[in-house]
Amino acid sequence: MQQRIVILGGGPGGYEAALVAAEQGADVTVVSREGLGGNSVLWDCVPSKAMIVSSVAMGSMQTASRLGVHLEGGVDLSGRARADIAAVMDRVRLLGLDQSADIESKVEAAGATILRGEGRLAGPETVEVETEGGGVEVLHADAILVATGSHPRRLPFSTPDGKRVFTSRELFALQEPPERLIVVGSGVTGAEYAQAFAKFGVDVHLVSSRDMILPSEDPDAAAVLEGEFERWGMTIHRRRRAYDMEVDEGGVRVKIGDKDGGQEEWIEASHALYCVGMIPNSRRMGLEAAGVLTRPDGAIPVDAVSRTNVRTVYAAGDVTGGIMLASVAAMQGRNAMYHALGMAVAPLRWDAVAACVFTSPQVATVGMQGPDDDAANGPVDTIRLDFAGNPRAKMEEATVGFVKIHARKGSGTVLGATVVAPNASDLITPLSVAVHNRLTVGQVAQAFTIYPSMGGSTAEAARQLMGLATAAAQ
Ligand SMILES: Cc1cc2nc3c(=O)[nH]c(=O)nc-3n(C[C@H](O)[C@H](O)[C@H](O)COP(=O)(O)OP(=O)(O)OC[C@H]3O[C@@H](n4cnc5c(N)ncnc54)[C@H](O)[C@@H]3O)c2cc1C
Ligand SMILES: NC(=O)c1ccc[n+]([C@@H]2O[C@H](COP(=O)([O-])OP(=O)(O)OC[C@H]3O[C@@H](n4cnc5c(N)ncnc54)[C@H](O)[C@@H]3O)[C@@H](O)[C@H]2O)c1
Repeated sequence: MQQRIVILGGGPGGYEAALVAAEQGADVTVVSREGLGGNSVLWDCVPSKAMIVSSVAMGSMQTASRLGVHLEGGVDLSGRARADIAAVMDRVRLLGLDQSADIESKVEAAGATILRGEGRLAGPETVEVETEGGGVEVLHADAILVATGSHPRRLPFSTPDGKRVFTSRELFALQEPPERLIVVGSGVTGAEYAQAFAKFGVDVHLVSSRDMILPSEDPDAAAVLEGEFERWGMTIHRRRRAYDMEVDEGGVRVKIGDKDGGQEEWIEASHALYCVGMIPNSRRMGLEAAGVLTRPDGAIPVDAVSRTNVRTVYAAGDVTGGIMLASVAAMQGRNAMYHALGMAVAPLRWDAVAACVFTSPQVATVGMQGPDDDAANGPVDTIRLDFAGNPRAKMEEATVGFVKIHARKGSGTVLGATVVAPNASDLITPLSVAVHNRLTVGQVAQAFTIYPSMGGSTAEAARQLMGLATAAAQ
């Protein structure tokens, strides 16, 4: 009998699941309150990365003269480049809509139905949808996937108005570059946006609650980025939290202090952007009535094949409160469908997740991030090779980064890596393949790389780790 699948949410967790289930012949309905692609495509990943592309172009104009490129008559481009923020935001919005339309066509072509509206569970096998047209539809399912994503956390005083005060959701309403921007929060969102605006020429003040920005990343990588941020003129307020805010016609004032509220001061700017985390979308969705457990932070706990505590209900993506990445959401969504449809499924490998912070340089990581990351791995050898000696990096003026590899002592199995480079999101791929397939540093070292390339340093770092293993064995 054809299995009936109802998916709540059309982000990567939802639409990737829909593709898999429809391709397997299930009767699939995706309930989505906005275009497919969800927050990922319309508000988060796609727009932020598209905006960063524009900021990198602006940055290249500032440094072009060092590469011997200038305007006719020898006029230096730096200082003459201007960002048309309205045009940037327009491009960003259109790219998101275009990508969303592509996904909708793909999902429909696979045979799934898209129902625009707000869904909620009316039981473990029933979903009620308030449709866009104002009616209510009741859908019966053999399996339900909850993939409703997350929304930006607000501080009690930080209500965004889309004019002077923003979270990542209102930001694209900007029509003029801020004169001065306070970015609160130095996690991935804060770091990416702070640097993008600094490159657009905005005077950025980054409020960072810890000793270093990007507390979840490799500290060496965070140190490189802090250097770059300050080189672009950004002010980092370290070990400071935002405690209050005042807004008027003239601008914003944010009260910052240390973690105990001491060393209080007000900093002023024209605009403020809050990047203080994301909260799973699980409220008012009938989860309790359907018997689905949630944690106090709203996340729905799931196992490695995306099962909740209720047999017919699966969950995927940000709503599960795991590592909030589009790729993880997609993998969880696909796993849920493989399991629900009785197919073979490999449990999600949390030890092999790859991620990238899209700053300049980018910081890409895979697997373990340091010897203390996972004691179960036993002793670990780590090597860091700076790009300073790499010929390609010199040509590209990209020498501040590095490649770092962690491998199990003795066997040389690659357990994790960090790459800091302009194209780290691509350079990490061979190391991600190595971690996923448990390859050794010897296998990575012996593969051909291109000369001259940044990737050459990956093989070189692996060779140096092989050397460590050989020395230990003698
Ligand atoms: C600024 C920013 C940049 C990011 N950049 C990256 C990046 O570069 N790479 C990366 O991997 N990750 C990135 N992320 C994280 C990534 O966006 C999320 O991990 C990803 O979107 C999660 O996908 P999802 O399918 O769980 O949900 P979402 O993409 O959040 O989609 C969920 C959808 O469900 C809808 N929905 C919610 N409730 C209901 C309901 N009751 N009925 C119907 N529909 C509903 C929502 O409106 C939304 O459309 C970024 C996050 C932010 C905030
Ligand atoms: N490139 C990417 O893949 C990408 C980009 C952006 C976001 N994301 C994902 O989205 C999720 C959310 O990212 P995020 O950066 O919004 O959240 P986060 O939770 O990673 O970081 C938020 C930061 O804000 C700080 N903070 C909280 N309250 C504060 C206050 N009052 N004053 C100052 N600082 C305060 C926290 O200490 C924390 O460091 C993450 O899981 C991230 O992986 C991914």
